[in-house]
Amino acid sequence: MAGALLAPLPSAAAPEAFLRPSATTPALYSFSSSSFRFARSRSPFLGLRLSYPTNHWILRSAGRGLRIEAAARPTVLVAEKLGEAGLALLRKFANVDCSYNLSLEELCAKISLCDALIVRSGTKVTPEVFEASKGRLKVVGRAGVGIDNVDLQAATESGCLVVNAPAANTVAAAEHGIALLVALARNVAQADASMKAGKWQRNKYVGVSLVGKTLAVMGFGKVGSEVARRAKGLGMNVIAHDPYAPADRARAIGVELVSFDEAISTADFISLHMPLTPTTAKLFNDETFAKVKKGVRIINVARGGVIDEDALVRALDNGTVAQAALDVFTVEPPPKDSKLVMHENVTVTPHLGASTVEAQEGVAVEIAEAVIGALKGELAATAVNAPMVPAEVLSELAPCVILAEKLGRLAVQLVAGGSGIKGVKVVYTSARDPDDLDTRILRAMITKGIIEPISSVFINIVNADYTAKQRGLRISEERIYRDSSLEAPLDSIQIHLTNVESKFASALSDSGDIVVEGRVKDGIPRLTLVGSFSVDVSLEGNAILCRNVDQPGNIGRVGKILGEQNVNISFMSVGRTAPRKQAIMAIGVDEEPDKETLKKIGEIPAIKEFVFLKL
Ligand SMILES: NC(=O)C1=CN([C@@H]2O[C@H](COP(=O)(O)OP(=O)(O)OC[C@H]3O[C@@H](n4cnc5c(N)ncnc54)[C@H](O)[C@@H]3O)[C@@H](O)[C@H]2O)C=CC1
Ligand SMILES: O=C(O)C(=O)COP(=O)(O)O
Repeated sequence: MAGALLAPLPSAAAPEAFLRPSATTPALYSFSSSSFRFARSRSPFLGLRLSYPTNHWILRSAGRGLRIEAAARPTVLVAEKLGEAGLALLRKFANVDCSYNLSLEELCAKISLCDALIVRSGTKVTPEVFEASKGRLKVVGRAGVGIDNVDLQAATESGCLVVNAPAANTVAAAEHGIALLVALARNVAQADASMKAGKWQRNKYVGVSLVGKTLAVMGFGKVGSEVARRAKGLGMNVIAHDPYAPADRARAIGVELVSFDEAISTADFISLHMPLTPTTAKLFNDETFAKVKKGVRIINVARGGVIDEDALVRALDNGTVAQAALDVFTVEPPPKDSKLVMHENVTVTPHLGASTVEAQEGVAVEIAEAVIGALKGELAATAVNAPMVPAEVLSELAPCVILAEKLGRLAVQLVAGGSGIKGVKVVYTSARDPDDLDTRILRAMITKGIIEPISSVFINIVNADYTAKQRGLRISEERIYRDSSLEAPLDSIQIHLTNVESKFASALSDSGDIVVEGRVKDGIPRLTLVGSFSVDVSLEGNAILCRNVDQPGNIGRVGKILGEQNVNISFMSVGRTAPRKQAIMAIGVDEEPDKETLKKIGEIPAIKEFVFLKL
């Protein structure tokens, strides 16, 4: 339970659909934030604010009042059929709404009440969906491999993580590829349909043998390599084309990697296993079919969009392609009168590659774990639009991550004027080898610290680099080797905001950059440098930075003003250039002093400038 408060009973009873008695506890009612809004509009609940991630409320009857308790249970919308084992995992952690076959409008209407969305290949997650989520959607889980139905750019722009389940359906897809290969070669589907129509056509359905024939596997990834392995078992000669696959992995299973043209011009059978990307879209077109061996047979268990379907119909009609077996289509489901689907030399299945009992349980568990992890704030190993940072690296970097964000937040508060921040230089000092220090998450958090206080954008590791680029913020990183303990990943982080004006001139370096530096000490992030002044303050709460002439009595004067206003000092640190010269006083305060109090501090004669900062 995140919190509790007492509210009077609504005067009108809330409709049943919105206020459901819990099965287990008669006095317990539960409803989601959608119903809450509804109830709020007709009850004294007005004025109560919901804050993320509290999106689930429990009402207990308490005499004439209702006790409302907020539980931090996220809501997961499962928009396509998912295996029970995955649903069971999700239900332990979240409210699960299984709503299938939603139109885009229905999906958009629901999505602003959901923290996660799980889809398969049948749901298009378009920019409209991210827009309609109003920033609440934190993760989209694709229960399968292909993420071409999720608009990754829109997801990244809205800071929404996309995860997939890349491994659990590999074998199922490969087996389906082999099933189609064999069925195609022996006319299984056509012969079956003919017999069911009362015929016995043994001469019509004479097939071709597989043994000794050449199969070109296009895309030698997880599925492609499993297909290749199985096809070798059938006695086929297997070649593959994949510009990105390591040749030794192919060689290890006796497959030769060849060029695209060689693959398509020598193969008797071509099996497609590449993703749909701008480069692979309509890769098989009139021009490609002009280069194939006449009478080739094509199997596609990858994505329909890889083939220009009109060109394939032409190639089938003129005999260039003898047969095709297709599990996937440019538009799914394809139009009822699709020439391709109805073609007598084409065998079709309705995107069944991943549809085995085993694969569906596997992807369901894989995606449920990834989505739950993401909702807990863990970085997912199967993230599609965010850097993958291993858990052990993340836990080691955790205090530095906080330091990075706080330093960014502090640096931006020192900026004055409308010149805007253009360049950020980050200097990491570490005893570690550069390869042993992953700074991507630190850079993202610095970006978050710098941008969030000055905009309405929510920034996380997913959209940090994108947002920085959008805003013209150039972030460069530098590493300095320091011979110190290898135990801590970092010695210090220094942030330079280059060429900006500062409202606290002492924060400027000789070259005119705002400079702040921090370190993690005993697990706590601390500010250790402002401009050229060394300080040592914990980066917590609020702080007042003052530059003053180093002379007795200043600390007491500031303390007295704050004390009179009941502002509690949490820490104080003084850094100076030399005794009785310039000094910087950093005063931590629990409360935010009002303007009048700050004005009084500024009026102390020895204080040359000061700034109030929220750390
Ligand atoms: N029909 C179905 O139900 C299923 C379909 N699939 C689809 O199968 C395809 C392969 O999936 P996985 O093997 O898991 O993915 P993967 O990522 O392991 O393999 C894809 C391979 O394609 C290669 N590739 C990329 N561009 C290429 C190009 N221009 N030419 C040749 N190769 C290229 C990549 O280097 C990679 O090795 C995907 O499109 C996926 O969506 C996967 C599972 C089930
Ligand atoms: O995993 C993939 O890429 C697939 O194509 C499987 O799609 P599905 O989850 O069965 O809609």
